[in-house]
Amino acid sequence: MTKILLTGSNGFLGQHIAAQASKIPNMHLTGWSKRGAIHNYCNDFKTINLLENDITPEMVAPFDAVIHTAALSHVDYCEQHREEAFRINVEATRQIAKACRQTGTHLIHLSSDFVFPGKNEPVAENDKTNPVNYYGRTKEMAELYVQSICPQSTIIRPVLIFGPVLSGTRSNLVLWVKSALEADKAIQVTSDHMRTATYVKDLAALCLQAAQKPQRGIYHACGADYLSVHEMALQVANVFELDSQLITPVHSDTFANQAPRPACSNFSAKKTIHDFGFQNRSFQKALRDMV
Ligand SMILES: NC(=O)C1=CN([C@@H]2O[C@H](COP(=O)(O)OP(=O)(O)OC[C@H]3O[C@@H](n4cnc5c(N)ncnc54)[C@H](OP(=O)(O)O)[C@@H]3O)[C@@H](O)[C@H]2O)C=CC1
Ligand SMILES: Cc1cn([C@H]2C[C@H](O)[C@@H](COP(=O)(O)OP(=O)(O)O[C@H]3O[C@@H](C)C(=O)[C@@H](O)[C@H]3O)O2)c(=O)[nH]c1=O
Repeated sequence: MTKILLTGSNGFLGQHIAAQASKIPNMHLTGWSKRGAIHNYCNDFKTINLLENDITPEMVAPFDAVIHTAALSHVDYCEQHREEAFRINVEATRQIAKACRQTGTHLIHLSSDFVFPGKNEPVAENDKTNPVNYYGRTKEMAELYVQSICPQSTIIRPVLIFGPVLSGTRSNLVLWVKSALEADKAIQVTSDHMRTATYVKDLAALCLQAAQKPQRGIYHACGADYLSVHEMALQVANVFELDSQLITPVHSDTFANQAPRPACSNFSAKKTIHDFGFQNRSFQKALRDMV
């Protein structure tokens, strides 16, 4: 029996990890989240507020692996609420890493492409980080704690995650574009942000793979295609047979008063495919899976 603790089990990624885990024999998944459970995929569930509750080794000891997805993931909110973002994204991660080291529990920590400043050339796992916003800084600080406190850990960096969600949770680019076009609403979409966006189901499978087959180090978990956000929106219109005329390409400067974003995240999943058999389908195949 593999016993897994999943933080952020209500979240966008967490709900997919829990749904997939519920179909794997001999796996027992305990979910932690801030709100009460919003689904029944976990075998056990506990409400934990990382702003208020410290994580101790006793809390982590029963588990073979911790998949730590919980985070303050709203980039603009983090920019304005730095203390809260630090407490959840950095301090709680430091406590979890310390607890995992003391108990010998394998830690799978979710980081982000936003640790990088963003360049058009392909980015490797060991390239120098240098975030452009506070959310990215918290993810960078958390990575540094995880690596120094618990060096056997797996750090996974996804890019702009997309896919289906349960109601009441974080939306994402594909759902946002789809619902706007379905409502005949015109939208402005940036053509200067380039991303290798990650399909949530592929990422969830990777996290569970990493929990069953521990590998130390940093892993990039991206999709197979490097596209502008505008190109992605056009593909959404195409696959869901919606009106692409409603989509206007704009420069990201159009969205004022927001935290800066890296212009480009050009990741390669080569190492992750090699070490974990990560299956990252193309953007179009992922969209077809959502139809
Ligand atoms: N979404 C994306 O595009 C990307 C995400 N990532 C990273 O991947 C991970 C998962 O992201 P995603 O699933 O999208 O994020 P979500 O925002 O959907 O989920 C975050 C989870 O963290 C929990 N959480 C937030 N604050 C607290 C708190 N104070 N105490 C306890 N739990 C808390 C939430 O709990 P509840 O729902 O119960 O309130 C929720 O379950 C994160 O680490 C994120 O930084 C990386 C790259 C891209
Ligand atoms: C709101 C809006 C966004 N966009 C673009 C900006 C951006 O490139 C893209 C997604 O914007 P969002 O604000 O949803 O997401 P954003 O905060 O940019 O996404 C990030 O989330 C965090 C958690 C991460 O770790 C990153 O990997 C990253 O994916 O859509 C538009 O083009 N038009 C719009 O009206």
